[in-house]
Amino acid sequence: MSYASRSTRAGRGFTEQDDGSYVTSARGLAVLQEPLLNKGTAFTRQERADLDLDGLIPPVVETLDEQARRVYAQYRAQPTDLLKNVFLEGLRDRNEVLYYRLLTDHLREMLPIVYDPTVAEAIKGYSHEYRRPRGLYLSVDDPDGIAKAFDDLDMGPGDVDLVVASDAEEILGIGDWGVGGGAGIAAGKLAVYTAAAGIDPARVVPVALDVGTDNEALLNDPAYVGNRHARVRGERYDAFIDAYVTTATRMFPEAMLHWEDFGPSNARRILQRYNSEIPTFNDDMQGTGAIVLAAVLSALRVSATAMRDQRIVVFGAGTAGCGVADQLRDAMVRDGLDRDTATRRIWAIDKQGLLTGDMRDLREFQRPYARPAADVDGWSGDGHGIGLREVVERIRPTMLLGTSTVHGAFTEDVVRAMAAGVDRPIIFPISNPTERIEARPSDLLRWTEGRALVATGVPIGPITYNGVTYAIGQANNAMLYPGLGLGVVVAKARRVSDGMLQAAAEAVAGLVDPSQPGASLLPQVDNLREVSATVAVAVAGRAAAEGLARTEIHDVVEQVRLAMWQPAYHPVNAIEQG
Ligand SMILES: NC(=O)c1ccc[n+]([C@@H]2O[C@H](COP(=O)([O-])OP(=O)(O)OC[C@H]3O[C@@H](n4cnc5c(N)ncnc54)[C@H](O)[C@@H]3O)[C@@H](O)[C@H]2O)c1
Ligand SMILES: O=C(O)C[C@H](O)C(=O)O
Ligand SMILES: [Mg+2]
Repeated sequence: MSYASRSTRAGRGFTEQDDGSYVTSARGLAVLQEPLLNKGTAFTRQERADLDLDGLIPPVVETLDEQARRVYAQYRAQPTDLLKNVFLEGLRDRNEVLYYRLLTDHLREMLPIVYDPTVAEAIKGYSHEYRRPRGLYLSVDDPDGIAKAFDDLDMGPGDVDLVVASDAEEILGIGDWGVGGGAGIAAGKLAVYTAAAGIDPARVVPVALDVGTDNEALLNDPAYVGNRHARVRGERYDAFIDAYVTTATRMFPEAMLHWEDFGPSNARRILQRYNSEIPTFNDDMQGTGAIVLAAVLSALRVSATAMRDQRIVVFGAGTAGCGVADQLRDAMVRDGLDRDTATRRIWAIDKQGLLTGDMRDLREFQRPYARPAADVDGWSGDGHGIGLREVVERIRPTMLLGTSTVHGAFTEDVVRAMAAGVDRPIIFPISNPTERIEARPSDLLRWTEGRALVATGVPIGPITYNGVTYAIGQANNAMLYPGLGLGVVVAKARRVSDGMLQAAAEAVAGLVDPSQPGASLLPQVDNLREVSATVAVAVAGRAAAEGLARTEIHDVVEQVRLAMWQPAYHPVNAIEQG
């Protein structure tokens, strides 16, 4: 028999045919051990005979629905969120279709388990819970091993759509978590790519870039599975990153390289080094900036104010904070302000207090947002710099964004002072995970008599205050990056442009009607697949319009729909090894 293959998945032991069926030369246990091929009790009688599975699985033939019911019950029986996470990762290792079927069916319930906030717990316990590897572990101590590791994936140049890498220096808001941070966050982000946007799980590679760790607890933990030395920095670090990028793009020229949870001294530098050359994306800067912009666009429809009239305080001027500031500045420029005026509408606060031009310890990317020292002449400070409270009282901001990881930083005093100066204060404490949030939404609503327009990074259930039920939008980049990635994949975009990010933000904002009292500023997580499809259509369309698509976009809606992988079993046919 001859087979026209649509996509090889050589690294996964099978090939997909034009009709959607799979062919494999694997037999017996090797079939059961490949999580994208394994259907467990759902293999048909014929498949069992052809693939030498008779006697290796119980006799009953079940449907995916029946299996999904059983694993859901098993999931529910897990006593803690961390054990639920461990259970789901185990399922993912055995049977990926069933895993994604379960995740897709229960996305609202399980997103907080496979992703934020429980992923933070899983990362902290990575070495202790370690069971089996996922993706690549590249070591700064063995740069020559990078090409070999990519080679050993046994995947061809057209087989990979997406590579997600992290060096784990700033995992969520929990800091440096070494190799487990990199592996854990890449796996978590990829679960969301597939569950939310139908990115094909056979066509992705998670990468932990192990450059060492400065986390003393890990270095002293006998169970730690990563390189046991301090973080490598400087030239050796840059050469390692460059070797990774060069190898990944040589092996998989169409794949998008996603960067996650790098530290502030590297995140922006790396993106700027490569983003004009290859399709690449920093989720913490760009994904966060775009989802916050989407929530802001929604909030402005409620407050009936213009983007160009906003006064914005960014509390925590790191990777995410300055990434958000950049997108909001650009939005003000689009709304008519010149770049300097727009930049001056943003007040950035970091550990030193309000950032001013005379500070000597500013990071390069903070510099544009530092106020001229003359602007703050006569402001008091309190020996620890000019604090949030004083900034709020003096400038009367319309927006307050939290990207600081400082739990409780938005105190009652600060929030009441802000609410005294503006009718609908826009307040987004988006630090993750939950124990890092700058204020609880219930407090924000109480302190502002329900006037605050709130979005958070972690999931928060509905809150009833004064007879109104408020749905809190989740301004987490997970609402946006999966669709963005799918759009890039569909268009085979040459790079990720500012216009594509803007299109993504506007597409998300266009999906909500925030006008009713208590309405969410962002779409609900239950609708994430639809959100991702809409974002992907906007992004692929924009890529084509900007001349960045490497494939013809003729019917973008249909192309996106067809590109979305579905968690369903495919017939598996046996072929002889050959
Ligand atoms: N919701 C989302 O989608 C999203 C996306 C990315 C990051 N985040 C969250 O944002 C937070 C920051 O992440 P990041 O990657 O930007 O980290 P980062 O380390 O680059 O930035 C944090 C910044 O906060 C500053 N900071 C610390 N203590 C402070 C204080 N007392 N006062 C003022 N500033 C202070 C730090 O100096 C640093 O510049 C994390 O909690 C992360 O989970 C959320
Ligand atoms: O991973 C998340 O939940 C969002 C974001 O990328 C973060 O680093 O906090
Ligand atoms: Mg992140």
